[in-house]
Amino acid sequence: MRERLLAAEKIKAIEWRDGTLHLLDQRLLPLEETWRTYDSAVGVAGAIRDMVVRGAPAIGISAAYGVVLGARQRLAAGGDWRAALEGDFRVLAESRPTAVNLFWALDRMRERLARLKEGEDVLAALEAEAVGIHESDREANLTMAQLGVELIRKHSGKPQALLTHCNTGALATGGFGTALGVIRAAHLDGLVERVYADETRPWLQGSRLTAWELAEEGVPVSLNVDGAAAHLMKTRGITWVIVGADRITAEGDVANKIGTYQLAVVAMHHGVRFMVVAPSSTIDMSLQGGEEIPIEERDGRELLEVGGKRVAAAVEAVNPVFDVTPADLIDAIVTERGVVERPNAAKMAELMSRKRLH
Ligand SMILES: CSC[C@@H](O)[C@@H](O)C(=O)COP(=O)(O)O
Repeated sequence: MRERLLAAEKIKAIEWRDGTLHLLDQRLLPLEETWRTYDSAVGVAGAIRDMVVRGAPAIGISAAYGVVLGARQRLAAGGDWRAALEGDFRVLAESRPTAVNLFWALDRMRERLARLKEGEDVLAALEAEAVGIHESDREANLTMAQLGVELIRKHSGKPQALLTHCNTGALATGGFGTALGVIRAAHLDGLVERVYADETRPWLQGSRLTAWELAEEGVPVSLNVDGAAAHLMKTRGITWVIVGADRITAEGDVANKIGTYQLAVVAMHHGVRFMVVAPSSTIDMSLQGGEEIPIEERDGRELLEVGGKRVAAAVEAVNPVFDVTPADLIDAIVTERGVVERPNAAKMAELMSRKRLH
């Protein structure tokens, strides 16, 4: 399966080439494929904040490369480069609040700095760490795809209707995708009859990105408005909702794109299974419950305007862009360390004590 998955890896959104970070501008997809180049940490932080790059793992990987770029700039400037680099860490950490992969990647880069030996090449060490973060995310995607497919097959070996939300594919990660990685692998294994992709208001990650990724690969996909999900579960024989995550707590509560929580409630009502797919870099064992997760609120204009033109009534808009699905609505959390069914604190702790499976 691994080889088939690797052969199917076509779309990329992050490239580290010649000491520079290249990001596919996801705001313009699928109509335009424009790559942007970054040579500073501040530039990368801006790209994360402005959604040039988005998706929890992709944000973490980009931030790691941002640290390398920051270090190069600060070393070249001379003086107290470590103090100046701390400023870069801060700017990167402030770019977006919810996806813990960002802070996980920054912590790893900081730890690598702390482990530098006398006379060691700082830039080479940081670059190797960032490339390692990128590579291990790619590997994690492959492992999760295989575990997720096994889980689907455990319940039924027939082609099935699946529903997903937001974008969790190659664009959101360093490789094959998290939830979308499972869906793509299930398609290769003949387990997908059709994928229903929620459009994912207001940024339309579902209609612009997920539908595009699946169509590029010949996976049968239908786009639906977010509000159609309950109706589709009732009428289209959907067996699984498969989503990603931006932060998972020690008790197994899951923050993901706004609308995920209501999907989980509706899925339980209809007897539809609910799978969360995320690398262990998304698990934040320092937080117990979902109420502790910082939820990003974005500008209300994202709801009030369409294409920069005001369409809504003259009211205030509330725009939380993530929500928290409680653990007791989740059938399984799939990570590269293994699968946790019906998550709770004890099972999450046991999972995190395991090694990665690859
Ligand atoms: C694979 S990341 C988790 C996703 O399900 C989703 O919440 C996501 O892509 C993050 O949202 P975004 O606001 O696009 O960065």
